[in-house]
Amino acid sequence: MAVYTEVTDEALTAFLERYEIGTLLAYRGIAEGVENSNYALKTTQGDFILTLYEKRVNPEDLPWFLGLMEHLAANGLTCPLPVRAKDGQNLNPLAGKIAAITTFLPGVWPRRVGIEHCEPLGAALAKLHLAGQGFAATRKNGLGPDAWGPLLAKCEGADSVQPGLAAELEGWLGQITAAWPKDLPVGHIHADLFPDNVFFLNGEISGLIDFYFACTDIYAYDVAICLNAWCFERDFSFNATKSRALLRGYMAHRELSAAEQAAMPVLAQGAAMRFLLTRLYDWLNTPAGALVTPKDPMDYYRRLRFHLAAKDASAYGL
Ligand SMILES: Nc1ncnc2c1ncn2[C@@H]1O[C@H](COP(=O)(O)OP(=O)(O)O)[C@@H](O)[C@H]1O
Ligand SMILES: N[C@@H](CCOP(=O)(O)O)C(=O)O
Repeated sequence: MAVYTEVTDEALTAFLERYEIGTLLAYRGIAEGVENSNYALKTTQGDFILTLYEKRVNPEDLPWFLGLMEHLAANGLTCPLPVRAKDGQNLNPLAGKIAAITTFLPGVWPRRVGIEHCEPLGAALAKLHLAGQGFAATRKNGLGPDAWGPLLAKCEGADSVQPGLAAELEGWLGQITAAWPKDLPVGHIHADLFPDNVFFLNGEISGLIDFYFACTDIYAYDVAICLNAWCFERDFSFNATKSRALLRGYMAHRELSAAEQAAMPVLAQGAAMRFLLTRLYDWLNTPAGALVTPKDPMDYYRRLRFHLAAKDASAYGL
């Protein structure tokens, strides 16, 4: 579960006095999620989400994340809207952490991704990219290609997961970073738009959440992240029908240029490498008995092997 920081009634009641969102009726920790502590709040004015930021979030980045969410919401994207306190601040201290309150979004994320989810997801991703244009501040991707080598170096004991894994990843990493595209269109990307960050209601997307890996990077890389997260089956086979639906949804709102399409295999390799490495690091460094069960890095090893074997963009239905 992801409640790393406990919040007492007294501390929360005092915290809420900073805001004009009514008085507290109930709150509960949310078990889902990996990175931060989340609580569902019910006040006399409705439902809200309280987030306390934990280890992987750099506090200096928080104003950028919340500013981007405000900008996206103002430009028609349904995402959590940070609530400002009476003094105008949207970040405030709570239980020794920095915390924010955002609006609650109705809907549920798809536990089993179907083809019917993929086209709306692609469309929502393109709308996010378009809505982000005009948000002037930028944020470098802290988990981009230049971070992968140092992260792999910190994955001590990788060979205990699979013999020879460290050397194999090092070889692929060199190959992927050498081929990484340099001139593709960039803008603000979500960078973690997995099914658990996309809510659906009555067959339609009701909101996108979790912007805490968002950054300024290659748009098509965000597409490649989604191909990884949405288009593989449980047996790790790639579902080209899902991929075509996702790309169709995306390109209905933002065309992918010939160069973006041609780069899709290497972008998908990089996306698989990024999630493989963060999962591997967590797998090797999460103490037994911790609150969160680390995700299996080898799920992304299998995806990576698929992308390494992809001859060209036709592997994705392009
Ligand atoms: N704005 C929101 N509206 C409704 N539920 C939310 C909202 N934000 C977070 N949640 C709930 O909290 C869970 C974890 O949120 P998430 O942002 O993915 O956490 P983490 O950053 O720790 O991975 C989600 O799966 C969802 O159940
Ligand atoms: N999507 C990442 C983990 C990050 O978790 P989230 O709950 O913040 O989406 C993965 O699957 O490795």
